Amino acid sequence: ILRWILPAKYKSVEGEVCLITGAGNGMGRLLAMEFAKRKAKLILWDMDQAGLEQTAKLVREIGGEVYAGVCDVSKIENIREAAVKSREAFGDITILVNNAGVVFAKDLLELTEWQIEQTFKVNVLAHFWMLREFLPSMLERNHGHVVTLASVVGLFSSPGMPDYCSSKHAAVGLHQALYYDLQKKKCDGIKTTMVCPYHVKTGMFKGVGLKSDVLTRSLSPGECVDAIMHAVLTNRPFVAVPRVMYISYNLSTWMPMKVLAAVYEYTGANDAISRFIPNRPYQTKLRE
Ligand SMILES: NC(=O)C1=CN([C@@H]2O[C@H](COP(=O)(O)OP(=O)(O)OC[C@H]3O[C@@H](n4cnc5c(N)ncnc54)[C@H](OP(=O)(O)O)[C@@H]3O)[C@@H](O)[C@H]2O)C=CC1
Ligand SMILES: CC1=C(/C=C/C(C)=C/C=C/C(C)=C/C=O)C(C)(C)CCC1
Repeated sequence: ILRWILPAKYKSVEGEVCLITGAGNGMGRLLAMEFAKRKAKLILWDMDQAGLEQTAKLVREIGGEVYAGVCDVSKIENIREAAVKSREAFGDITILVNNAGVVFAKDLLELTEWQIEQTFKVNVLAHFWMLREFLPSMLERNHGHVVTLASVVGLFSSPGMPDYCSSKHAAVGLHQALYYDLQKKKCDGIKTTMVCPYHVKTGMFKGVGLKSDVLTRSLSPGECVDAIMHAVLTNRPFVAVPRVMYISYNLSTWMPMKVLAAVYEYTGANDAISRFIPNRPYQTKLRE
C-alpha cells in the first residue's frame, strides 16, 4: 500500500552495460530504447539480423551507445562466442535481460520433437547458459540486475501450448531459485526482476486473445514495457502485467483445477490459442 501512496524512487542505469536477448523485435526492441534513453550502454542479441539492425539504428538515433550481434541463444557455443565480442565492446555486463522466447502454439501430440526441444532451449536452457556466462562478474563486484521475461503461463498453465507453459514454469523456477541463492549469499547488490505478462500484442502471439475483454484485455507492447521498466528501476523482484494477473495467480494457487477449467471454457480462453497465426520464421519452418 505504501508503494502505491509514496512516489516511486527510480535508480539510475546510466553507464550500466545492458544485454538484451531477442532485441530485434517486440518487447526486446522497446526495452532497448528505454534503457538507451536512460543512457545505459546496449548490447543487443538476436538471430533476426534485419530486426536487430533496425533496433540498433533506432537506439543510435536517440543517441544511444550500442553493440549489436547476431546470436542464436539456443546454442551454447554461439552464446560463448557472442559473449567474447560483447565484452570487447563495453566490458562486463551489469544488466542482463533474458527476453528471447519462442512459441509454436500446438497441442502436445501435434508438436514435433524439434519444436518441443527448441522451446526449452530458447525459453529455459538459454537462461541457464546466459546466467553461467554473465553472473560471475556480477558476483565479483556484487553489482548487477537480472531480468527474466517469463509469463503468466509460467505461474498457471493455459490450454493449447503445453511446451510453452512448461518452459515458462521452468524459467520461473530458475529465476526464483536464483533470487534465493543471491539472498543466501548476501549479494544485496545484485537485483532480480521476474516479469509475468498476460498476452501482449507483439508478433509472437499473432491472432491470440480472449473474445471478450470482461476479465482482462491484451496489452500493447508499450504498456507492458512501461511496467517492466518501472519494476526494474524500482528494484521490484516480481511484476505481473496487467495487475489483475496477481489476482488470477492467487486464485489459481487454491482454486480447484476443475473450476479453472470452467473459467477457461466460459471466457473463451480454450479457443484463444486456436486463433494463433504463425508469424515468425521458426514458427513456420525449422531453422537450425
Ligand atoms: N507476446 C506475449 O504475449 C508475451 C510474451 N512473453 C515473453 O516475452 C518475451 C518477448 O516476447 P515478444 O517481444 O512478444 O516476442 P517477439 O517474437 O516479438 O520477439 C522475440 C525475439 O526473440 C528472437 N528469438 C527467437 N529465438 C531466438 C534465438 N534462438 N536466439 C536469439 N533470438 C531469438 C526472435 O527472433 P525471430 O523473429 O527471428 O525469431 C524475436 O526477435 C518472450 O520471452 C515471450 O515468451 C511473455 C508473456 C506474453
Ligand atoms: C489463466 C486465466 C485466464 C486466461 C489466460 C490466458 C489465455 C493466458 C494467455 C497468456 C499468454 C498468451 C501468455 C504468453 O506468454 C483468464 C481467462 C484471463 C482469467 C482467469 C485465469
